[in-house]
Amino acid sequence: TSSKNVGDQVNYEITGIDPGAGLMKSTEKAMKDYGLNKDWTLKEGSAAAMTAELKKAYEKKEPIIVTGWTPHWMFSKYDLKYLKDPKGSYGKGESIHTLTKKGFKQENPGANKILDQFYWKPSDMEEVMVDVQDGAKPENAAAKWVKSHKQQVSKWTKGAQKGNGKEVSLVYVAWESEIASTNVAAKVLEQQGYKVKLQQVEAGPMFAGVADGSADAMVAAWLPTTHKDYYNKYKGKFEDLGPNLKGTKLGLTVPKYMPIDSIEDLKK
Ligand SMILES: C[SH](C)CC(=O)O
Repeated sequence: TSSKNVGDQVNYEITGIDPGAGLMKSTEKAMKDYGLNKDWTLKEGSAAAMTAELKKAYEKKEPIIVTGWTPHWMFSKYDLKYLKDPKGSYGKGESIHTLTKKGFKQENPGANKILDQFYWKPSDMEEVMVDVQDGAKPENAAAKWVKSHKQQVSKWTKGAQKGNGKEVSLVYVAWESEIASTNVAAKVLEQQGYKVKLQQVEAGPMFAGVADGSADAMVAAWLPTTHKDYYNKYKGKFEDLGPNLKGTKLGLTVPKYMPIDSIEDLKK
């Protein structure tokens, strides 16, 4: 690495994702907390564009700082590290919750039960994410995972009435983690006879859709910190079925070949 400081090496840019993501709000908070917001800029884009830039830099062993999260295939594909966050700007470990529209339990008890019982580990989700990253269509990667985890899936469908073609609409944002979880939930619902409609939207419309009932459910609420603004905005207008995954993490992420370890190291 050159003698220039890390800011100069990356043009004082952090490569982010879609502007509506909670991770972007947490990163803006971190940039203020660590006094970076004068010199540094947080580049908006998409989750896919961020991982494409990470790939390009990583293959050339060039410096890059991205907004990262766990579970994500990038940590198994590349040798990456989170920058330490001594001020706790990104909050503690979180869970991903399943939210449904009001009245879903009465309207569609079987699908509600399956979504309520849907629960898996970060390593389960990463299995699906890696397959999708390696080129599998999300619905096929989901089908493969469901097929090879019959035991676990039977716990999700236990006691749930069949769908008999009843419709279920799920909304999600194109984050690699939510593409995986939403497609697995959809596959299990379909196998139980439900007709599932998937809608990919931005983060704001995802919460708005469940809150106004135009969508039945989402499996993508990162709580208590990352989506707290959305959660509080629509409080009372959705049902929170609790975590479908525990042990997530978010923060500034860099290749291990970079000689920095903390967000503090970004200060000039
Ligand atoms: C990008 S994380 C999957 C979720 C979020 O930051 O809103």
